[in-house]
Amino acid sequence: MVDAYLVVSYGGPNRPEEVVPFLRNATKGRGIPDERLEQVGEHYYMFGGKSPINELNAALVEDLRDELVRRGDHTPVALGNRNWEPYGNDVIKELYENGARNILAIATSAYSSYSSCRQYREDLARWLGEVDLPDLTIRKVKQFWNTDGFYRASVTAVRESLEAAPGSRLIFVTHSIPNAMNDSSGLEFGMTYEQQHLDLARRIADELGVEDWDMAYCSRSGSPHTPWLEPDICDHLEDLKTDGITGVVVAPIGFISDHMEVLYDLDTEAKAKAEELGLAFERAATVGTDPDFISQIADLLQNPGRTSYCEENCCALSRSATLPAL
Ligand SMILES: CC1=C(CCC(=O)O)c2cc3nc(cc4[nH]c(cc5[nH]c(cc1n2)c(C)c5CCC(=O)O)c(CCC(=O)O)c4C)C(CCC(=O)O)=C3C
Ligand SMILES: [Fe+2]
Repeated sequence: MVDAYLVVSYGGPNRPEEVVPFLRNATKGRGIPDERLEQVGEHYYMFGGKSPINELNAALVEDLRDELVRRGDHTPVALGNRNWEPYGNDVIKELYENGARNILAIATSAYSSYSSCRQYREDLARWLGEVDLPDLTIRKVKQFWNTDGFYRASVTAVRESLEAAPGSRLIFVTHSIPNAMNDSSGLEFGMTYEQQHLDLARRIADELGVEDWDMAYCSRSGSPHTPWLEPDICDHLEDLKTDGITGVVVAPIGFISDHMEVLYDLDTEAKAKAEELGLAFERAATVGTDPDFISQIADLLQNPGRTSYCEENCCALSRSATLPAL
């Protein structure tokens, strides 16, 4: 019997003094060049040193709790992060102290890849080891990119923007990842991270009667010599301008809410690029707390048939990596 739900997320700084410590946590052992860290730090300082992610996650948890209570489900719902407070290990310990023994977790990212799925499983396994409570178990819900509720909420958001800016070119956007990370992703769905996005994008475009659309990427980091998924959204805007396009709707289906990548990479950087090129720019909402999405998350948590049993190599960065038992 599941006796607690845990939303696992990335975390972000709440004030300027937290930016550097947060970035150190986020990049520990991942070889991100200092130059990139300074750049990313600036993105946070530009918004007062505060990431929107914590408040957005709080709103998600609140609506999720309300929806579950409406269904008569009073299971506690908590939020635990990888890179900032409240840290996942502290949260599961607190859940345990309040009586939880079987936690069901869901990550705040819809698609498969090391960064968006498996790394959260590794976090959960590490937290379990750290709290060292032998009678505590945790399982994690499957990635939900292909669920009806996520699809319907995405359609609603994209439809609204297309209506506000008719005739615009539709561009779906997600977080870029290294090609190698993409290639090893999504075994349990038989589709990579990239294919999952293309599949959902095609369904949304079909539903809305849009024939011409593109997939573009934002927020790449790492060494410039390492290939990541392309085109970058800003490069793509230049190409579209050359092709005679006059306006764009940018739909960030890779993100469930308006966190820093959306606020900076799209609403600031890509928007400025569009202005420079003379392209009209409209950004579609993320699913956020759309009722279809919240209801879908509640369904996933209440139906244990949908929990994840990833294959051994699923979303692994190396073939020899073993999936931590949960
Ligand atoms: C696929 C994906 C998602 C979507 C799924 C999900 O939502 O989980 C995501 C989300 C997020 N990524 C975030 C922030 C960062 N990601 C970084 C770095 C990286 N992300 C990667 C991928 C992803 N990331 C990768 C392959 C790297 C490089 C290697 C590494 O370091 O693993 C870095 C380091 C600096 C830099 O390289 O940019 C930071 C600061 C925040 C918080 C935002 C806020 O504060 O509002 C969120 C939600
Ligand atoms: Fe990231």
